[in-house]
Amino acid sequence: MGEAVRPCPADHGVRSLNAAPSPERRAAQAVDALRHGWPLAFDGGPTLLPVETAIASGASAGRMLISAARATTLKLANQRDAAVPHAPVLIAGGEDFALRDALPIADPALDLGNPLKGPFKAVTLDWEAAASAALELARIAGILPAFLVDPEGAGEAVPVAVSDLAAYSHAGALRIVTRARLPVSASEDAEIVAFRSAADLREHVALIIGKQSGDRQPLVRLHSECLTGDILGSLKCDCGPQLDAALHAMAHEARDSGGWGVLLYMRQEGRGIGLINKLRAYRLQDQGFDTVEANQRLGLPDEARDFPVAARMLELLGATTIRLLTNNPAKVAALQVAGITVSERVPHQLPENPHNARYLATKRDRSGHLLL
Ligand SMILES: Nc1nc2c(ncn2[C@@H]2O[C@H](COP(=O)(O)OP(=O)(O)OP(=O)(O)O)[C@@H](O)[C@H]2O)c(=O)[nH]1
Ligand SMILES: [Zn+2]
Repeated sequence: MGEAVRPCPADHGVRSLNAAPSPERRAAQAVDALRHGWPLAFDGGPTLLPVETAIASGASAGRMLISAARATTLKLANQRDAAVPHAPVLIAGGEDFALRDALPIADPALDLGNPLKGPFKAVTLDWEAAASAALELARIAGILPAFLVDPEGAGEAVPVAVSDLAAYSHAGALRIVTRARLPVSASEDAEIVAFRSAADLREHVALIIGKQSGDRQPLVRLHSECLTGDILGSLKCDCGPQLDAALHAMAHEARDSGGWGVLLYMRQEGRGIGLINKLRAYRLQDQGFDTVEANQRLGLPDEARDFPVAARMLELLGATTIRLLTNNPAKVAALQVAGITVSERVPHQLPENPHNARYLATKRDRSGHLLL
């Protein structure tokens, strides 16, 4: 049954009182700081105050760090070709940016109500690694990727280094913490397995349906959290019906042919941009942008999920050769790169409705999904 349940090492990410904090601890504190609105002090670099959440309401700065996509939308002078929409760009204006004026610069979903901005210009960024790390930390924290740079009046900053980021997403740190029988409506013969890692506080789960067997390749569904679709029955996407159909397909195998299935429920809402940013993307979709454009316009990647974490979960469950329910070849490729053998891709297309037709067309036409 895979690796036995055992607790995380008690000292993970913690060092003796006199030693410097570990990278895991600093990365976790940096994400926490952004969510709380506290500034980050980059080792050998600037202090960055997150525009969306900052609590230092009187703060101001001469420069702002934003995404290339946002800089392009703001029609900035000197702006390089924005090949990577979520790449960092440093901007300056005629006068300092006060925090309240910075939010409409940061949030494209507010553009319709705030048409007049600028003029701004892009200025030389000679701390690109720290800038990229800051935007990535913003994505992980689920906030807008925008910062005041070396602000006045920002309060005490939380120290972080570019190299700390790798510790945060280290899939090897994931552990099974507990498991329990969980009869569900699709199958009474199911068990839930819960995972944790030291730095990333998101708790992923797997649902195993049927009897695990080394002789049979499991039917696996890698499902990413979608609060709107999974819980509220949103018609804008296909997540809810896909989740339901996956559980029933696994239950069917278990019941009729002695097979088994694994549903990975990954807490990577909005393909890794978080619930709030996904809802901002929905606002942009209501203004006419498609899924990919909406994410890019926010300065966020259109695919930001951490597939090595999913592979690690499968490895811990002892399911390293699988049949994968998906229409997305990139998912298959990402799992294979992370060490999972996908012996078969099992199509997982559900009927469309008028609200998700464009979303599904974008998946097919722009994201390479194999949909009919
Ligand atoms: N950013 C963003 N995320 C979305 C949107 N609609 C759905 N999602 C997220 O997309 C994820 C669903 O993806 P999945 O169904 O697991 O996978 P997929 O890559 O579409 O491929 P399949 O396996 O074929 O379904 C969930 O995390 C949803 O929250 C959207 O408009 N914008
Ligand atoms: Zn969804």
